[in-house]
Amino acid sequence: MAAEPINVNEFQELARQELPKMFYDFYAGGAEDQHTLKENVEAFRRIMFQPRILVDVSRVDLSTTVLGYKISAPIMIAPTAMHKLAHPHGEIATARAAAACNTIMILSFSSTCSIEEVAASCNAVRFFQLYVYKRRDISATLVQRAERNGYKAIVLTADCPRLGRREADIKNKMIVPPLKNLEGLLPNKVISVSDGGSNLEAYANETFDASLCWEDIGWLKSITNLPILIKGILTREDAMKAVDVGVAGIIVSNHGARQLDYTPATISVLEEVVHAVGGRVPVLFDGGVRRGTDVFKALALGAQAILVGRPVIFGLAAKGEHGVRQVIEMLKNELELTMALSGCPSLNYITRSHVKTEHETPHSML
Ligand SMILES: Cc1cc2nc3c(=O)[nH]c(=O)nc-3n(C[C@H](O)[C@H](O)[C@H](O)COP(=O)(O)O)c2cc1C
Ligand SMILES: CC(C)CC(=O)C(=O)O
Repeated sequence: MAAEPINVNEFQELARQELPKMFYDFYAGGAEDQHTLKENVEAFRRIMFQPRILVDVSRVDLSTTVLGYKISAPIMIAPTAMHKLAHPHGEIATARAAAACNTIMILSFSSTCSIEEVAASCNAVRFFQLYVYKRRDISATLVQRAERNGYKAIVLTADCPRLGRREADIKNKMIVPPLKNLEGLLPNKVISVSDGGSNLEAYANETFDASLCWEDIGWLKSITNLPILIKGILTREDAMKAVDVGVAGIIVSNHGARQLDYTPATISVLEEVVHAVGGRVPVLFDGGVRRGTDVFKALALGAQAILVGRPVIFGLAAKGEHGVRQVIEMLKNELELTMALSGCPSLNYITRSHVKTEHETPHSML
């Protein structure tokens, strides 16, 4: 029997042993040279701490709120597609783990359990992630189903006009399983379309609306009363546009390095985006978070909360719902220890001056 994992990174190897190569590669992989994939993780390692001492940390409070919803820690579950390829219980297991950890799960548009099944399975606060299809009526239907089923926000993923080139998926001729939310809405032939390479790429390029632009946020607002967050922001210019069009929050993300390779590591652009937003809306963050220290660093640079993508899937593949819980709990425990050792009894003690970025750190320390 494999040894019990003691940190989030160790779940990746367990997942690799558990999964068919095609699915492991799909989950783990990034675009093209996978430069950004490595950088998302590496860039965290170039940020150092400046801890404070002699602060009473006999109690450490990790709780926070996101869009007014109280959660146990600033660690949320990122939208990731097709959880049934990782575990037969799919997104239902993930949602139950989110509920048990008292955090928010963002359900992917491209899930293998439906909006309704996930809503019925647990009482976690849930947001719904949206891709806008060329067939706008299909996207509108899913938004309305999410709203009817108690999802609390729409997360519009805006970095996917076309799918990034994921070479492992092309080699493996990645197959798209049935996407539960689209049953009866999308002809089967679209999902099974094949150009001899990655079916995912063919599916996304066939269905996603590459003409989607800033003006369309008005359309999205017109079809829902839910708050809208935009996911995929990497620059101050886009952050300001997002605030101008009246979104409720933004998510700094490069889609886990699966879209445009050689975008910067998300942690290296977070602060620029936070400055541009100037506190007008919350800034969430994802990409490369594997340790509680990473969570702390993102908060110190201005994120309200972070989202975790791959580690959740690896936990799910290794041990189902329990594995997802372990992943979230490990990150929470590490964050709590980091806060104690940095002199921060609660999240509002964490300041910019608790970290030094690579530009502020002498080379000799790296
Ligand atoms: C296997 C996989 C599937 C994903 N599917 C989606 C998706 O359906 N919608 C979306 O907005 N982002 C999707 N993402 C991106 C994640 O939401 C998130 O931005 C990214 O995983 C964060 O990086 P991390 O994996 O290093 O934590 C996916 C990422 C992975 C790894
Ligand atoms: C169905 C996909 C386009 C899911 C996705 O966003 C991803 O694989 O990164």
